[in-house]
Amino acid sequence: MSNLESNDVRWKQGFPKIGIRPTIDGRRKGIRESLEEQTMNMAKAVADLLSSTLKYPNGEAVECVISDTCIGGVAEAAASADKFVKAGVGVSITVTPCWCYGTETMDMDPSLPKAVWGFNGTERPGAVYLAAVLSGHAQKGLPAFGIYGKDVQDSGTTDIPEDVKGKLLRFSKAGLAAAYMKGKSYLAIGSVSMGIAGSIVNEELFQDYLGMRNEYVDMSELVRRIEEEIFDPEEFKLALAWVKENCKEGQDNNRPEIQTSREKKDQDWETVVKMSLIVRDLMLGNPELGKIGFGEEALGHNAILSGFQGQRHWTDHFPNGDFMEAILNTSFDWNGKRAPYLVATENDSLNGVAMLLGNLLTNSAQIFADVRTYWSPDAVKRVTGHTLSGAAKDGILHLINSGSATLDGTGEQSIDGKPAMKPFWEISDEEVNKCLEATSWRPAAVEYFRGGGYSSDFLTKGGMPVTMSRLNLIKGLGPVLQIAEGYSVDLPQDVHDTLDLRTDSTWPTTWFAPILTGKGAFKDVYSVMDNWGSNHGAISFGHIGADLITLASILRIPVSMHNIEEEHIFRPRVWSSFGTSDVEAADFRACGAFGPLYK
Ligand SMILES: C[C@H](O)[C@@H](O)[C@@H](O)C(=O)CO
Ligand SMILES: [Mn+2]
Repeated sequence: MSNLESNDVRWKQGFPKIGIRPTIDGRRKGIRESLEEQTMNMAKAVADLLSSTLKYPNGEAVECVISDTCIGGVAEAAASADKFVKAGVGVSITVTPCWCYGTETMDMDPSLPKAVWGFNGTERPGAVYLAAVLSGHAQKGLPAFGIYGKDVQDSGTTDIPEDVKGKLLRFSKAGLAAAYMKGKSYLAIGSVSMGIAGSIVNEELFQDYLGMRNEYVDMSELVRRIEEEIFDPEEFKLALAWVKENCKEGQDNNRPEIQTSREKKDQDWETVVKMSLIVRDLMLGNPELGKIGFGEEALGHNAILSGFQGQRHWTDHFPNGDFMEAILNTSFDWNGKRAPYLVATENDSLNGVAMLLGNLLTNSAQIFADVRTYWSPDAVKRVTGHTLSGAAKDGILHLINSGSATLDGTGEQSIDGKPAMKPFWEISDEEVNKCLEATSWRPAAVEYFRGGGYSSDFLTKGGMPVTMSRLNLIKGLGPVLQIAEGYSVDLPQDVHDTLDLRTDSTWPTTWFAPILTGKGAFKDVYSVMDNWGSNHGAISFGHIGADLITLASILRIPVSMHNIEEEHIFRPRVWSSFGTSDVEAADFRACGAFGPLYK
């Protein structure tokens, strides 16, 4: 393992912790004393649950910090806030079994995502406090999630009921994602690609909604680093040898008269490997660069997300970014298994943000794709004679794009024998090999990419539960998120070939069947395609739509389309004050009223 991988700078700054605040009725001489132990035990039980279940992006257990004392009034609330700041707390959860004094005990830090669990028992009024303090949060414009168990528990129990666990975990995962991205950068490499609006980087979005910084470099920086050899020469040798051994070159699909020479192809391999090292180093720095005299370059841009313009000012002359984007977005490379480095194709920063949200909620790699074609059952039948069935029966979307699709997207990893995309620490060496085996690197279509390069070609295995999401920016409204849960599907090989060969068959394909609800944008598959906000989507493993909704509400980004059942939707309690029968409209009103988290 290289120095770089073992000292991944992404982990050097530490991770946000979850602060747990046990609040209590402040009355001494009987009441408070009788509640101290139960209250503190609730906090400890929540800390145990979260630390034993949730992981940071490097695979380590999430850390919780508990206030030094129960919080009975403002002095103890202030002492707890002070402890949390010093400990690097990024998310707060208040727990109590009893009545406490709402505004005197509440967490007042406006930037901390917050939840309150009020114990459902009747001996002491935890629920009364919950209602009172949540009204304080509403009145003060500090939205908080309310957690109230469905069934009455006996006083003194330290068990956390399943419904409460579900809400604690959903809130914590989303809160940590928001806290982790805060202060990190989006690095735009190049500018607007082919007039794609998503690559017009919007600083207000990053700064106000995500708490992030925007960094920019011109693509000529890659030329400088290639020509002046500003990369680790040892790592370059290692990487090139690994690529030659593990990344099999596929068939050249170009017309014979425009195919490039073997010599140019070999040179392209060297260039695309250098581009991969350089883009990663631009994002996060690399201590090895300091050792060869490039101390400034060794520091990087603190970027947990980047975008590469590529087309066309780079790709018309240099090998395209597809290899670099694909390998960086993957959970492994020549240094072994590691967390993916997120890079958005075509500098589509808005789809990049969707990748970031998906990555932070799952700790796994993301597929970036063009949402290219809606294939109705009738059109598939007409073109191939095949009748779509199973999850595909109502039609499918062809997700395909050169560039950022992670190789994890082959579906060659598995959980309980079913195809999956996993956090890097759960992937076996055998699964790494299978992902590489399932991918061929096709010489780029030179009519599109005059400078050559290599595009990853694979077909995603069917049967994976996946969630496609996308952020859109609307003038006068701001950002809105759209979410579609569904499945990757298998088609018979000849049917796939017929459909794939109508497009650029050198690119990776995922056949996606969204789950239909019969209503709105999920009336049918056509409507999902017809309502998609732009040319790209980010695809995460698993059905994470409910987690995305919770995270969006923390960031005050309304969700304009989703197919998640209402019972799984968890937003701050005050959202219901904006309307309860049409929760989609209420979400827009609530996000609008509170405005972005960091305004
Ligand atoms: C090669 C083409 O320009 C593609 O890159 C194009 O279809 C896109 O991906 C647009 O997002
Ligand atoms: Mn594209």
